[in-house]
Amino acid sequence: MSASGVTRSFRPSGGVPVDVLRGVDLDVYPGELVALVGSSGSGKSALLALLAGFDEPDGGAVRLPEGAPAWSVLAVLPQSFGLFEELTLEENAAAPLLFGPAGGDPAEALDRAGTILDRLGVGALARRYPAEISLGQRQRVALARALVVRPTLLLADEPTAHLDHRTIEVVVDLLLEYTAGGGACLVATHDPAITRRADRRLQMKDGAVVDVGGNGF
Ligand SMILES: Nc1ncnc2c1ncn2[C@@H]1O[C@H](COP(=O)(O)OP(=O)(O)OP(=O)(O)O)[C@@H](O)[C@H]1O
Repeated sequence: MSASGVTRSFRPSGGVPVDVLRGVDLDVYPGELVALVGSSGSGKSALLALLAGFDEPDGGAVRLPEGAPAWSVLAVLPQSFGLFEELTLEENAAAPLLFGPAGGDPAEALDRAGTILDRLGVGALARRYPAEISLGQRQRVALARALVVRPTLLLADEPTAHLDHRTIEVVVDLLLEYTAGGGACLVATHDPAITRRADRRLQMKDGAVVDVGGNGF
């Protein structure tokens, strides 16, 4: 996946246009976990929204893996999670397999989802609905849904924001297993537990990637 010269301005209600992205260049390759870091308001979520196809750039180009935005190719974990409130947690986690174009055996889909939910410590809640669990538990179900199809590319916006230290390590383990299997992962995060173990770090400042570094901090 790559972005080159991506720009985006917003006009807040009643205000003057704000240049939120000012020519972003980045690449994410198969097999790597890339941490997108930067202070609050630097443009991380705006960039992820564009890469996910939730928004359109004003200028520049985004190149996604072939087949995107199919669920099996591009998985997105937004800050708001986007769970289906009318589905149980296991159905949510299995949704890309149950409702995606690949079809497949529902029992096998639920089984696969259950395995990830177990890893994330929410397997016992599988028959509940999103309204019946905590924020951190919802976040874990959304992550399970993103990973269940082993997508080509995963875009995750602060996937550990509501989690405790032990669970965060499990999440990073899962992300690294996914990239070790060839997946590409871009994670917007403030969490040192992720940046410490990421393959690379991209630093955003005022709407641009200002420092492309290894993991030496
Ligand atoms: N719809 C919008 N209209 C106007 N400004 C916006 C809009 N959406 C985002 N912004 C502005 O764009 C800038 C970047 O926001 P963004 O959410 O990408 O930051 P972020 O780096 O993800 O921050 P955080 O770490 O707090 O999540 C902010 O200054 C924000 O106020």
